[in-house]
Amino acid sequence: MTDDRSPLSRLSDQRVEYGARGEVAAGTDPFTFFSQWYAEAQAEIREPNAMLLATASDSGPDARIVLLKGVDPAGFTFFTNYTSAKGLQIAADARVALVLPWHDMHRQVRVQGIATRTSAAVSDEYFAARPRGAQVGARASHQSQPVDSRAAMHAAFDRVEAEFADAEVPRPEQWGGYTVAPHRIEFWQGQANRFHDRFVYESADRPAALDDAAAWTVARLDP
Ligand SMILES: Cc1cc2nc3c(=O)[nH]c(=O)nc-3n(C[C@H](O)[C@H](O)[C@H](O)COP(=O)(O)O)c2cc1C
Ligand SMILES: Cc1ncc(COP(=O)(O)O)c(CN)c1O
Repeated sequence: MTDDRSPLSRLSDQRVEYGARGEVAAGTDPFTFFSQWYAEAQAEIREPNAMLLATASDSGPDARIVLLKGVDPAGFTFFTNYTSAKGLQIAADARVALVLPWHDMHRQVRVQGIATRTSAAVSDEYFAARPRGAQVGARASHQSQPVDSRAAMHAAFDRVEAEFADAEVPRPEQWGGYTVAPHRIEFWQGQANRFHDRFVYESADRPAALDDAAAWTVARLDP
């Protein structure tokens, strides 16, 4: 049991009412819709590119936050370690889901699609643009593997620093991007009385270019 002073008590009393932003209409292609919403999120949300990435594989569902680093009509791109848990899960089953949780705007965007690795050239270009410390960290980390201690992590970091002391840090070959090509994308706007606006774009289960209006059907969903 939690006592009354615990932050975990009375969770059921916590209630935020939505609806101040007014109603939302569909009508444009999903790329235009997403671009408009992203621009608005950029102005209001602290880290609007933080998104949930859900994976599925034989070991069951899994989910974690990653950073959206690019969007174009082909899809949504993030970067990670290909030998991490998520990398192995995507290798086993490339179907993934993304959620952009823009709580403070009472909005979320949900994406279902297929993840494929970005080209080495795209991964190289993004890796080269990261701060040097993050490059060193990426080389020093076997992401998602057990490590003995913080000291062992620092020793691995220092070894990489020493190895490339006077040189650029090259992208490790197991680090790179994925682009999620969507076949379903839903825009959710919270409304009063939990009577929200939901618009879902679907492309017949096949990934389609987000700006190809003819490839998508749009439906309003009950909240
Ligand atoms: C705000 C935020 C952003 C993150 N961005 C990334 C990212 O872009 N790439 C990444 O590999 N991990 C990122 N992480 C760490 C992941 O959530 C996760 O801990 C890590 O990738 C290992 O996941 P896995 O074991 O499921 O592969 C981020 C975490 C947070 C909280
Ligand atoms: C382990 C890891 N890898 C990659 C990233 C992406 O960050 P960056 O903006 O440095 O590419 C993050 C962001 N939190 C991270 O935690």
